[in-house]
Amino acid sequence: MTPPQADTDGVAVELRGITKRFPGTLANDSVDLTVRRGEIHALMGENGAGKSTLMSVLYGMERADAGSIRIDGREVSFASPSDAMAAGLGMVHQSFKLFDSLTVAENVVYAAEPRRFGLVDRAAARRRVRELAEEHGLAVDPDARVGELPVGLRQRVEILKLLHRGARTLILDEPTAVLTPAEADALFAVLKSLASQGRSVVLVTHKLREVLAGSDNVTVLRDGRVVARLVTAQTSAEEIAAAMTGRAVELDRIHAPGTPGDVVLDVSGLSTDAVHDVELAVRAGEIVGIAGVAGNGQSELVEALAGLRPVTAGRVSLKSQDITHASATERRAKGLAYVPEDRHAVGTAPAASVADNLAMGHHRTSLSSRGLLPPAAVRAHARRLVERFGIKASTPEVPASALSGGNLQKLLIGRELAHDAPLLLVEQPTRGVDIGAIQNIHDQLIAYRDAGHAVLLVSAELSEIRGLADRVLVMYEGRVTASYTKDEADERILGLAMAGAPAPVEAVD
Ligand SMILES: Nc1ncnc2c1ncn2[C@@H]1O[C@H](COP(=O)(O)OP(=O)(O)OP(=O)(O)O)[C@@H](O)[C@H]1O
Repeated sequence: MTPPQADTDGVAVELRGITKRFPGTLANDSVDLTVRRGEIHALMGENGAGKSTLMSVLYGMERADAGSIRIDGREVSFASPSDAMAAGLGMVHQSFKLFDSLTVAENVVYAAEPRRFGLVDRAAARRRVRELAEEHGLAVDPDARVGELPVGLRQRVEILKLLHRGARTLILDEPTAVLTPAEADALFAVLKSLASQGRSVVLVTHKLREVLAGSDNVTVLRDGRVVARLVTAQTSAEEIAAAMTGRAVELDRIHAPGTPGDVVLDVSGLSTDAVHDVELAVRAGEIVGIAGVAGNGQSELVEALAGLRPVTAGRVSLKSQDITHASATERRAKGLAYVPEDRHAVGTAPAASVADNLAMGHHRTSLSSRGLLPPAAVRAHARRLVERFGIKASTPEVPASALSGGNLQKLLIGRELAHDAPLLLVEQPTRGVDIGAIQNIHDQLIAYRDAGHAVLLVSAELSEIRGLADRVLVMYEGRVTASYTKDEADERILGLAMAGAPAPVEAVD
């Protein structure tokens, strides 16, 4: 609605000397960040480097201990996100803040509705969505219910909502974490068009390829401090990675194949409400990857295998024991570990300490003594895992809610691998995790496989599937529609199968 404002120096956002301290952590240490009008500015850094904190300060969700913020040349002080919005900022969070039961148009105009005679003018709301959608290449049906839209379209609704409120600077927190490659490309086309109209974008992301293809400048944080300011066209993935980690990082490593042994997980004719007639087997010493566009039944399949979703037909066995109707707890006891997609709602207890979260599910393992967990054993276990997985926490006693997103993910993976279960089900193991930690998690999964465990991996990252999996299955509309060996599974073949048109390669089981 509000056209981008013109001022003399072209600076949209200027942060100077931002310092923010949490108990035991200096999250931002005198950070300067300048974002110019018409620029896509990537903010990068390892997990816990202080990116989210800096964005929370900018967006009025946290108050800085020191420093100043200028928007369009004017010094501001935000007490809440509504102040930030009024100044022309808009943020798309990782978990969308939309009403599933309302339509696209209702969501877009929510709390800023066009009115006619005091009533919400629905026709005007629809028109507004169509205009904005057309102007910015954000096609979406104004009458669709948001709850029924795929993730990529929901994200468009979030962006439309911000544009409706006149946002001139958009902050996007890991916007492509949940998108397919095609959806991510479409998002970047939109961001580029917004920038070309003079809007600014701050992009918080871990994905080097995206940053190189889609941003103009990069600011890298490490341990709360700015360690590099780079012009994208003059830098490389290696230079950014080295700035983030302080060391050279080997990118996109392809691991040696495993040596499959006996079948550990055997699934035949499995159906649930969203999964149809799935046949698959995972052997000891093997990683089987499941590729697919989000929403094609992968999560539901894993939930059914973990005992969290009713099975309507078929049979599941774990080390030759029938577990088709076993509870989630019984499955764990029989040797199944599980890293769910949703680390917040399902995977961890936010109010409990890091140490207690790491001990969860260990009541029957070597950690326990007569069903109890002695505090000293819990602490020692936590220290081992914090070290092994590089979990950044000021002490293992802090609540899990104080961890940055990527560190919470490391906690979850570390806890599940420590069970040493014969079968690991793992979904999106490196979502939101920085490149150094991705390498560590991948190495740990390979070591787990090489120790003779079976791993079923679901990932939206094709490079991850291709790097880790010994065999790749593709799911489409709730069915396993293709199966490839590691050598067959190139990006093109997988991409075609994920779109519902498996390429004619001999299926190998
Ligand atoms: N509410 C809080 N209480 C205590 N410590 C916190 C709080 N929020 C963040 N921290 C700490 O501040 C540091 C910076 O965290 P922040 O979330 O900004 O990192 P990040 O760069 O966004 O990480 P990620 O990539 O994992 O999202 C971390 O060490 C984190 O544990």
